[in-house]
Amino acid sequence: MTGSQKSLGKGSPAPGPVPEGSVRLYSMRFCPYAQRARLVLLAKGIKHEVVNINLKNKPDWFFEKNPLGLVPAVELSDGEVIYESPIVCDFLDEAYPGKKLTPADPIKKAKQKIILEFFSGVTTAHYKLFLAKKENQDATEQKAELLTKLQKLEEFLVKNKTAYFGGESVSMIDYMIYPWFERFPLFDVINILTQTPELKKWYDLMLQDSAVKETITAPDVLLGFFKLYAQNSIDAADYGL
Ligand SMILES: N[C@@H](CCC(=O)N[C@@H](CS)C(=O)NCC(=O)O)C(=O)O
Repeated sequence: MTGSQKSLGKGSPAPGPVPEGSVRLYSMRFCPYAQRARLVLLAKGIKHEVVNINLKNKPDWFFEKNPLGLVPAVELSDGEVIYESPIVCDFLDEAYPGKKLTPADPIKKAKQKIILEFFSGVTTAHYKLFLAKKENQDATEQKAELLTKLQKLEEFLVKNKTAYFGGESVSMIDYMIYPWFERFPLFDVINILTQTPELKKWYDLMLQDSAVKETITAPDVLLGFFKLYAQNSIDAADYGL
């Protein structure tokens, strides 16, 4: 996605009801959790609109949609709101027709959940690296921790002997973890993938996926966002926050 996008902040009026037959995603352009939901909406071909929320200056009404005040959240035409990215993505897969992204087989489904559970450690390690870089600290330790986690993640692929985490084609788990890989180049971490060749092959395959292609943000745009975020001086108009 390129170009500036409007985002609603404090004082912005709440959008009206969601049109029948459509879904509204409350999002933020650079949020990896929201990207999970965008990937699933696109992969399944669900008709939707995206409303970006200014997370530094949230409108009061947003807490009525999601009391946690987090994106992503999806609102339906009957006013129901679902939030927390794994729950949003499972809901969309179950409630809407189109390609099923989650395996029906309970064992395969459980295995995807195991990988997702493990992956929360990768997101934590990534966040620690983000904070170290934000504070301009030496991040060698944080990078090493992330590499260890990525090597463990790669073992799932090696053990399964499959190209994707859920088998020979893209499925829910791949979409759940992909957004963080898009963010690794910010911290030179993409080079780490040379040490995890199977993970690198998976990442290169993901870059060919049509939903991924539609949601991808260029590294220089992400870097611009990161720098402004680090300085706490984000330009809401440019960065859709
Ligand atoms: N557990 C949540 C995490 C979502 C999350 O942390 N979103 C961030 C943006 S990337 C957010 O909304 N931050 C606003 C805030 O912390 O106030 C999920 O999986 O959906």
